[in-house]
Amino acid sequence: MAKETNGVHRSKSPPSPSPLRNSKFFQSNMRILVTGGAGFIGSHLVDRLMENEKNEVIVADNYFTGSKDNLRKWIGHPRFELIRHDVTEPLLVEVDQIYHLACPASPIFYKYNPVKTIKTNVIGTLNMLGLAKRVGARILLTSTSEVYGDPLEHPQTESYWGNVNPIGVRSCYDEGKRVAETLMFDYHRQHGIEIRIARIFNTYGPRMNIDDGRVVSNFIAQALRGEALTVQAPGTQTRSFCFVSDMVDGLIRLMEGADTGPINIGNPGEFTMMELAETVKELVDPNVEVKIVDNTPDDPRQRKPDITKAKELLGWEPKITLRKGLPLMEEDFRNRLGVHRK
Ligand SMILES: O=c1ccn([C@@H]2O[C@H](COP(=O)(O)OP(=O)(O)O[C@H]3OC[C@@H](O)[C@H](O)[C@H]3O)[C@@H](O)[C@H]2O)c(=O)[nH]1
Repeated sequence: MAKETNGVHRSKSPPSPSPLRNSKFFQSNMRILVTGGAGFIGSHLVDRLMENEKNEVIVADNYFTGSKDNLRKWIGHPRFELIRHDVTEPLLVEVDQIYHLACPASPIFYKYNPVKTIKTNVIGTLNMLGLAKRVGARILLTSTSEVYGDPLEHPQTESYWGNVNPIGVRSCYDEGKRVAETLMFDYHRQHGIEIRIARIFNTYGPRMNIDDGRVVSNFIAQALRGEALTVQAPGTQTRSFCFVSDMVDGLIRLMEGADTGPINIGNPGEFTMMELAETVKELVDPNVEVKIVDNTPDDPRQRKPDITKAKELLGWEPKITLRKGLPLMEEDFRNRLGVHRK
């Protein structure tokens, strides 16, 4: 049966859940797979999903940037399972929903092995779509604001097609995620898979790797170690930073809602990197220096989400401002670095 979703023609109805789900072993629980669930956003998502006693959560992670430590409170819990698995290999598990987060997200990590990054985005997403098709699961892809490239429209709406270099050093990630979005819509139109796509803007919060390389974690770790904050030139480039609890709330609303997306999930508060450095300095250590260092030529100059769609379709908007979120992250970094308040 043909269906219209968001103006997109879907030629088939969604596949029915596997017969196993209707068998005598059927449980009323919702079984949810989270790929990349040992990572920064993934583990916060798992915490929220586990709060609901109807949910069983299976995490698949290869621990490239994620860590078992992020999930330690759930290991051994009867509603929780953890699998060491790389999504570039097929995975067969009976689930109702798939949150597909697996992919390194920090530029220094995704550029480290670009061929692996694009395999993760393309083969990994194909594998997860194959699983969704086989078991009739709904699948949510965490895409990225990087699909807009170095945007010529500001702020970015979902209808903007982007300004992306197909042969640059970021392409393994931004073009990889663009192909992942294409695959999602092709499976939706051709096979009737129920899809959701979130375009995640820069996110920060507790549990980011201390040496993650992204700007908020770098500045907080540098300020706590008494090192100069490294603002990459020119320092006037902008980003919009979303606190992780707001992000997780947006992802769950998108999964539970009726719209396929893509939907921008991010905080529209926009800051230059120099402003961010000054804010971290003021909050963490006013004596620390700020220095300008070299940048890579591929760095997008501006980024800010238009979140009209998220507000209207999901009833979602972020609640935590940068000034409220930074101290929460600082506290976590202090504990992990063993740097106590004077
Ligand atoms: O130490 C640093 C690190 C970074 N920066 C600057 O901070 C800005 C943000 O850089 P980050 O490395 O944190 O993140 P980017 O915005 O480049 O990429 C991110 O975009 C959105 C997500 O999908 C991903 O998490 C990631 O790809 C850039 O302008 C960068 O030049 C610094 O000024 N100093």
